[in-house]
Amino acid sequence: MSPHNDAPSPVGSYTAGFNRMAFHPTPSSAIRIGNLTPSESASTLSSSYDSSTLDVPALHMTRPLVPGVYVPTMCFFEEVSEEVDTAAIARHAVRLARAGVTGLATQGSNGEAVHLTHAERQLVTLTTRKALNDAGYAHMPIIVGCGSQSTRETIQYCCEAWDAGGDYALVLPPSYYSSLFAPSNETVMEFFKTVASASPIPIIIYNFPGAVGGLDLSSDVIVQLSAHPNIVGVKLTCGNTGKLNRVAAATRKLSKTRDPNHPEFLVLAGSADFSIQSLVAGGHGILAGLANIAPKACIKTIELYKQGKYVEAQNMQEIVSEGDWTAIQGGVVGVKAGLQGWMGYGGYCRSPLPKPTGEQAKKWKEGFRNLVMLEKSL
Ligand SMILES: N[C@@H](CC=O)C(=O)O
Repeated sequence: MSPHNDAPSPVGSYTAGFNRMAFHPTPSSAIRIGNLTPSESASTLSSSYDSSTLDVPALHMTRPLVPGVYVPTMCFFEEVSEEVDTAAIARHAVRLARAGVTGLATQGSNGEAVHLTHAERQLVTLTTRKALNDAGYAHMPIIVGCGSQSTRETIQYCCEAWDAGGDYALVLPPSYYSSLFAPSNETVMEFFKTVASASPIPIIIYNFPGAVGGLDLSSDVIVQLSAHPNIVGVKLTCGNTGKLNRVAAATRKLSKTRDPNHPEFLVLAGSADFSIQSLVAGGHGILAGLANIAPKACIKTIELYKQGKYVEAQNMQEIVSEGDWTAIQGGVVGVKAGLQGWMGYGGYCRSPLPKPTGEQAKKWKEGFRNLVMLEKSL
């Protein structure tokens, strides 16, 4: 039963484990979207990717969400056809795992989720899962971006993410009709609770006002949602360390275990440029696109802080923040140009995102110079 009295009735059941009492939802075949199960619903909307065509051992196992550095991975495409480049996706995932990151996230903002069909999203996640497993990282969790405009489709994405081997769902609030939401945040709260109750995998709230027309979830809303047994963390791209501090403090006080290595509710900075600031505020790490370029530098910055080497940590944070400014300005186009310029792979984004001119590509590459030099030295 739920450890939280104020949580809505869950669809599943619970046993003790890390990241709350482990939530065991009703099998997705028993969840209904309208008259259909999620898989039936998926196949009426798109040709759902058939996970049985890629043999992935240990597709589903318990992969706890622990403090550390998580990377929202890029999605790669063939240059002319713009087809999903599974070989590049697999190589990139393994490069990040070997660098020592804690987990990956497919279909985050850097993963061009909005450019992918349902079936392609499953292909990307499954390819990532298989690449990690084959390289000896079967234990590494994958978070999957599942936000959508309707409750129904968001649940469907969560089910498809689980089906493709995803462990956690990163969910943005819907935003298109946000002006019609109740001023009390009722609609957005209801959305998250309904999705969490139906999702076969735990939910991480994604607060990124820049991606959802300025909709910025308050610490009160996030803390209230954290009481749901299937909501296990938050990614704060808003950059508000005061909010992060309030959420980290409140969720720590509400938790049963108080084990800093296995917090029940994981609070992650959504950009690498406030990594150590977020640790000071009680956060547990980052889920940040810059780690696609410099995973080791992101990890080392956090390690230095945790070892009490504050001056070294601050010095490294300055280089990371400078690099992140290029990533923030160039977005997914700039990060791909940086990868291509320094690592020799990355290619271009899917249309309609522009291909950078030679001049622009040079500018994005240069913006990452100091960071890449640091990365190569680690
Ligand atoms: N700046 C962010 C963008 C999305 O959240 C990141 O680093 O991932």
